[in-house]
Amino acid sequence: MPFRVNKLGNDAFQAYWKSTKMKSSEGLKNEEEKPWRVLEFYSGIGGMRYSLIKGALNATVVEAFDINDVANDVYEHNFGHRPYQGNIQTLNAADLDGYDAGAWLMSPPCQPYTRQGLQKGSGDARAFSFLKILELIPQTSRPPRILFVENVVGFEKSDTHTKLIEILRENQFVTQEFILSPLQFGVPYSRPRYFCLAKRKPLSFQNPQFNDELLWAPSPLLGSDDCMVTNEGEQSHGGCDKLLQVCQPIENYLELEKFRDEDLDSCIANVSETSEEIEEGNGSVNSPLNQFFVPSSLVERWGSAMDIVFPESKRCCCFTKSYYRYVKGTGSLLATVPGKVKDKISKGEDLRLRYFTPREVANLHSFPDDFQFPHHVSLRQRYALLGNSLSVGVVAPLFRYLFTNQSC
Ligand SMILES: C[S@@+](CC[C@H](N)C(=O)[O-])C[C@H]1O[C@@H](n2cnc3c(N)ncnc32)[C@H](O)[C@@H]1O
Repeated sequence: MPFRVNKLGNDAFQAYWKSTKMKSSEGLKNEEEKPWRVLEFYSGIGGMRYSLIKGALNATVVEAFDINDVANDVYEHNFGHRPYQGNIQTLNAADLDGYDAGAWLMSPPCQPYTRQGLQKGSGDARAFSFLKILELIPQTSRPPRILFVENVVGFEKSDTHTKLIEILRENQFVTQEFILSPLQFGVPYSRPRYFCLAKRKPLSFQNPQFNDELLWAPSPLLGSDDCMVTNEGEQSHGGCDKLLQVCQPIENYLELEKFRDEDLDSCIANVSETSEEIEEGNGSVNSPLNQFFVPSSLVERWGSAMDIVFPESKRCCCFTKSYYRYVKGTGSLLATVPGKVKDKISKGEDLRLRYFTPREVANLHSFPDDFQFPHHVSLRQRYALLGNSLSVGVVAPLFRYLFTNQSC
């Protein structure tokens, strides 16, 4: 079956940009000035760097840092630069001064703050490196002037957050915080995340009235009453419906050929047969597609707990790093029969459920079409790395807001 990489994810993003009041020239104003020198901590597969590119910012990543060698392989494969491979906790103020970087971007581990975890916050060893970097800020002779932090929802209630804000205040930063999801930017993907934007005085935000606030809508980024500017959480006020209207359907983000062009009757007639074939073939090397189908034993056992979406759907759930290892609560599964037939289907297995491919998850994260994994990275590793990454479609506009009208 042919593979088709769909470019509409990007088109949706372009449409979003056109609809904003921010002209692209504003973001590029400093082009003749020196580029921002950026440090990308916890670089993973480079979501932050892709967001700088997508935001067309005049910025250079002078160093990236990550402890995971497979993530670093992927980063190197795409950017031609291997991140510093080691524990961020071992960095000292002199190391950081050596980079002379004006902007620090950070997406530290989220496990200390997730609902599924123990929520130990700063007491969790995985928070130590982030706390250490924050504590280094006053010790550097050239502290950053711009700082950006991404994490899971829940971080904003943690003791690490309290510490972050305390250190930023003590070091003359002003902050604006957001909880935003790709759904608010026209992408049919629910992945709400916490973001802290910080600027050291005398730098300031375009909309200072939002200083010290936690915002759930991207309006300040756009300065607008744009119809896409809606809080994902406003479901009771019809906000969610409004969002879904402006979202592209999931099919625009799919790479595998769909079944929608087939004759519907033959499609129904074939589903049971196909399910059995899939069950037999799942995981085998006979067809590269088989590995993406969900075995019927799993559908039988977990079907009621699965988040099932159709190509026509305008929303899917957050893909976590455990997607493909577990089916419950790790991300949506795609029914490959057309939505129109679904009412005629009584058995879950007849929906011919499949996993989204890594490329499709990357599309929903608004990664560029030329993003690739090196061949040696396994399927599970690909999902894990993507699950840990971020939505470029959300972070790029945040960067534009953060960096715009600021000379480095
Ligand atoms: C939430 S992910 C960030 C992913 C990244 N933003 C991306 O786009 O892929 C956290 C990353 O931090 C790395 N990491 C965690 N603790 C670290 C430490 N102490 N030192 C260096 N890297 C660390 C992990 O390997 C992981 O890639």
